[in-house]
Amino acid sequence: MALSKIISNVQLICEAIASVVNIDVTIVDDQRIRLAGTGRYRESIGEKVNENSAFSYALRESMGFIIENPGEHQACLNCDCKDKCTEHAEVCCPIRIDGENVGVIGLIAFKEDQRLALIKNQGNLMSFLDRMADLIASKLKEFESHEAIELLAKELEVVFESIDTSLIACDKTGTVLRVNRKFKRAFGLETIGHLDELLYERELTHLLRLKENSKNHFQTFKGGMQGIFDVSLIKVQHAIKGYIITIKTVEEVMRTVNDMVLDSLATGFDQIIGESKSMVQVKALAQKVASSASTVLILGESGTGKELFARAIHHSSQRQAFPFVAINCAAIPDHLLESELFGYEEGAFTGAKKGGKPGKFQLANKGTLFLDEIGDMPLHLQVKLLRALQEKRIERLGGNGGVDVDVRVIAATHANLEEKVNEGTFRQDLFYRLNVIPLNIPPLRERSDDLMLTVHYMISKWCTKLLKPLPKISGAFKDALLLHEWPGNVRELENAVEYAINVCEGDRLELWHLPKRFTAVYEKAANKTKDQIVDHQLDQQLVQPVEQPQNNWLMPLSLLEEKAIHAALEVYGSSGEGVEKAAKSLGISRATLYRKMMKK
Ligand SMILES: Nc1ncnc2c1ncn2[C@@H]1O[C@H](COP(=O)(O)OP(=O)(O)OP(=O)(O)O)[C@@H](O)[C@H]1O
Repeated sequence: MALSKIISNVQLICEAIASVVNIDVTIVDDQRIRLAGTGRYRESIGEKVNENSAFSYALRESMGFIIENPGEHQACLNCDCKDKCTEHAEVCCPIRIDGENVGVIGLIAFKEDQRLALIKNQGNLMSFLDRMADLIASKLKEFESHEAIELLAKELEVVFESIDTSLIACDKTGTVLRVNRKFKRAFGLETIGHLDELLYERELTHLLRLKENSKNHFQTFKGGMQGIFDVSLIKVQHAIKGYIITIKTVEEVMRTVNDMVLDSLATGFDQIIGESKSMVQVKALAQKVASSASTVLILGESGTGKELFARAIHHSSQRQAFPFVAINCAAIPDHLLESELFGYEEGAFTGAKKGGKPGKFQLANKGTLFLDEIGDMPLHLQVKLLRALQEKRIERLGGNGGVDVDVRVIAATHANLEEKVNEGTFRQDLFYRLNVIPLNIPPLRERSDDLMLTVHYMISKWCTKLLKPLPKISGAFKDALLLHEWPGNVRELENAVEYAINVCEGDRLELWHLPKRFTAVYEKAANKTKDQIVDHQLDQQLVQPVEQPQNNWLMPLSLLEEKAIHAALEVYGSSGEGVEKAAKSLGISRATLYRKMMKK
């Protein structure tokens, strides 16, 4: 401990001692720096005293003593001034804190009468100096504990201010002692005087009666903000002295969830596979409208990637840092859909959760709300949805007064909404409100060019997920996929690939690695091909046309097509490779050739 920290106190005490004993007094610290002095020592304050002086001896031996005959005392033996010492007598008294020497008080007699007085009163003097040394030590201790408290207070303030959660510190009656910067920003308040400015009476009474720390209170605060708060009790010797309240607003909770969960689902347009003309066009349009605030209506069959598009739009928009919240209107019973969408207040209905619950609109605040299967939304909710879209304000069930929300809505459906409008099951005004930017996602069967591209993408995705090496693809495996109609679109394709990767043990995906429904169609097609070739050959041998047309090419187009197909299959055969070559020679895709063969 550094005595120099209380240098002004040390000088005052030094002068007080001198005035009592009427002898020059000096005080040095444990580094032998003179910190205080009276008389002739005043001028050398700040200087270092002789290394082998009596002060060093006192520090080393850790005891007080009196030198009656300078030069002869043990403490003088190594002193550099031993032979030219002008002192008549000296008293040294170490200053100790917790057994450690932090300095020495020295009294020096420069006259004989002072020396005699010292010797005469040495008993009293030594106990007086001991008390003075204790006084200096307690001053230093007090200073240091004050310094430690100040440091602790500063540390707490830094923690309090830098923590990314709203904090309120209050006493046991709820009087607010301080709030942190985050609270001021989140609640738009400079401070509050009492918790009753934030909490309704019931919650406040509950809080002030808590006997233990309590967590996760969902709350609607006065002023309409909603959040989750924890209460930590400040106890001193078992008595509650106050509370620390930590609050996360609903938006902050959602952002955290978003960062932790949804970011892993962040979708870019590059993750939407498809290079066919229709897909390129719809992707380009979606990209173009991503940054706009307008409502988007995504139309397409089940599994075509409507949600994927919605996510990609969200992640390409300025809202990407905020939540993307999806809700499937068809999957939630009608009576629950309203509270899911708009939330409810405590006590809004039997079974309502304590503290109420925020709705998806609120959870998506500043972000995007994806309303899947919008065509299945009941009419009475369509009215409420339209109002929310127009007024940017929602009303919670059982609530009085609305809550402002800033949400971009992307709706999707596989249904024909215009038909539903005509039937009267979908509101026309809502349809127009949603249909600002329509995006039509083409089904997979209309994108035969994209099929194998998507298959390869899914194979690599599932091999990575299942930690398997990338396999090759057999011709029959490929043909079976090409033959399929894909009513479930990309979702069905992904499931088929996932199945195949799971069951495949070798390095090649074979026909039998696909689910049964694929193999059955393939085998039917393959048998038909063989029969057709045989039939055609028989036709050639046995059947002579009754009437030969003048021109060999003049015949029904369907027959011409059939002949061309037969000819190609005859040349190349009906194996997987043969069909591939036949299709190429006919200028059509393999899938189209198979389909035509199946129709015959
Ligand atoms: N073009 C695509 N590229 C890559 N993956 C796709 C594509 N389209 C769909 N998928 C995948 O197919 C699955 C179904 O997609 P998604 O849920 O977006 O379809 P949906 O049209 O919203 O379906 P539903 O109508 O049943 O809600 C998802 O796993 C998605 O990643």
